[in-house]
Amino acid sequence: MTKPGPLLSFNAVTRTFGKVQAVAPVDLQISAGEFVSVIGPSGCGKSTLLRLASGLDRASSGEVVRTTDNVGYVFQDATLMPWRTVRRNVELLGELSGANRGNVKMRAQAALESVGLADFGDHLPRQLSGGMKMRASLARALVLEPELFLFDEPFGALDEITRTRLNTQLMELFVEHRFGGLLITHSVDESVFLSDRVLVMSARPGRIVAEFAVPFAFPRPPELRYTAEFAELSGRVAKALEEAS
Ligand SMILES: Nc1ncnc2c1ncn2[C@@H]1O[C@H](COP(=O)(O)OP(=O)(O)OP(=O)(O)O)[C@@H](O)[C@H]1O
Repeated sequence: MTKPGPLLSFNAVTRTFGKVQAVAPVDLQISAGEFVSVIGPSGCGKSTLLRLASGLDRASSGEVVRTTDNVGYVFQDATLMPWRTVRRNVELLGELSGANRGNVKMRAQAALESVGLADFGDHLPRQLSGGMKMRASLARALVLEPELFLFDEPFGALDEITRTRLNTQLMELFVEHRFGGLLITHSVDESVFLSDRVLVMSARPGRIVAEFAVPFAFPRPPELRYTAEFAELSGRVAKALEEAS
């Protein structure tokens, strides 16, 4: 059950590794059903921020508060088990959660359909393209119906066309499931297309130096990318990113 208040809050959070300060004090909040992207130069502490959000890492000072334990995590690498079929991979987290087997099977089937992989359930991961593997990884996380979804550069290794298509698919999943989302990305285009808000981080130690509200209503058509309004906002984000680097 979600308690009232933001799904995720960072209150003056820092993270230091030995002498290296990775994250300077960061404040951020994500509400239920809100999608937020963090964009910043390489090595500025973005992945550290996500690990802190997930509970895999602890803040050196300040506090991270999550009001849900139902968190989905998608990494840049799809991390599928090569010997399990796509369906069995998608069922994995549901199985581990101890949920009823019939229920997990049903949810896995629904998740496969949501990401357009219903016909590939019996394939092995090696038979899938990079984009399809990433869709399988998304489906695996969807089985737990997360309230908060953390994405660490999930499309960074994909070609531009596949990436754009998966952005549309992720946006549709967001509209369907309305989870809270925190996306780490290097792509201005992706951050603006997917988010309610885009946060720009500075070079290390990472701080949030700019914030942009994205006014476009969901669901967003792929052609939104070709509009003057989209280009104008993307230009402002890109400029902030350049100044932050
Ligand atoms: N476990 C760790 N031990 C020591 N240093 C670390 C550790 N994790 C991260 N760092 C350092 O903290 C800084 C931020 O790393 P992080 O991976 O969060 O950056 P990033 O913004 O995600 O980078 P990129 O965009 O290149 O993926 C880096 O200088 C990194 O070397």
